[in-house]
Amino acid sequence: MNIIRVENYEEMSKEAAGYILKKLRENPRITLGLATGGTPTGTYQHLIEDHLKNGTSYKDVSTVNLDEYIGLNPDHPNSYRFYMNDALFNHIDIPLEQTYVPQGNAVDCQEECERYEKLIKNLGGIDLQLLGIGSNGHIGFNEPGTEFGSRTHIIDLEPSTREANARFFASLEEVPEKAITMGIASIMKSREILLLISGASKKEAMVQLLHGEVTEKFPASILQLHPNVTIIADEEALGLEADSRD
Ligand SMILES: N[C@@H]1[C@@H](O)[C@H](O)[C@@H](COP(=O)(O)O)O[C@@H]1O
Repeated sequence: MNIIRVENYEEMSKEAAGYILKKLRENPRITLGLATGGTPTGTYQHLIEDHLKNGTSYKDVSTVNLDEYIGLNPDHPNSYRFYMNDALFNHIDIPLEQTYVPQGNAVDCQEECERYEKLIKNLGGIDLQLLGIGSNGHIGFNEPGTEFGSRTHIIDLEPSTREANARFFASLEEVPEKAITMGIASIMKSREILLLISGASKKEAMVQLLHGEVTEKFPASILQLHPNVTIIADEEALGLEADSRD
């Protein structure tokens, strides 16, 4: 795994946007796997700024998101579809029909999982998958214990994940209990992975990710086996903030 060390969240976001833009220049028809949560919002902000300033076009780009809450309509402000439109898609020139997020309001969510997995395949797979990481090592919404061989599936969210995400909702009770997420195997099939990690609350996760054993108890540990992973980590996440003050 290639690690790029940066000072803070802002530097991480700038570096990540630069990384994505470089790949986009190399392949204007790139299929990007995208993530939600607090971590990538700064990156998306930089992509928007670049689009407005330099006119970088996303007309031929396709995107597939990692996950979506079950039970929220796409226009619900806490749905990941809403998040993506609001944080990125509405501000760049990507046709919305080339952006894919699992449908959490599908009548049959099991069928939706199968449709989504096929869709990724029909797009020719993911060229570059952007990832954040949960404190418990989840990637997408693949909670500890998820099989490494899993494809897009329905997951029961851990209480700790619901608590961590409650900050985006009016109350903890409103955080859905289930989600649809790309599986670990779906993520691992991406040709390249860019993982962003920032802040002291992710320090333990960082240690396990880099030095822990590869185990389903810590889903992100599987990334040690992927041939093309880049991690952009800030000093707090790396536990280096004390050194930098010396
Ligand atoms: N499903 C998302 C993940 O894709 C994200 O990477 C992670 C960390 O979130 P944050 O970036 O807000 O710390 O948890 C969320 O629940």
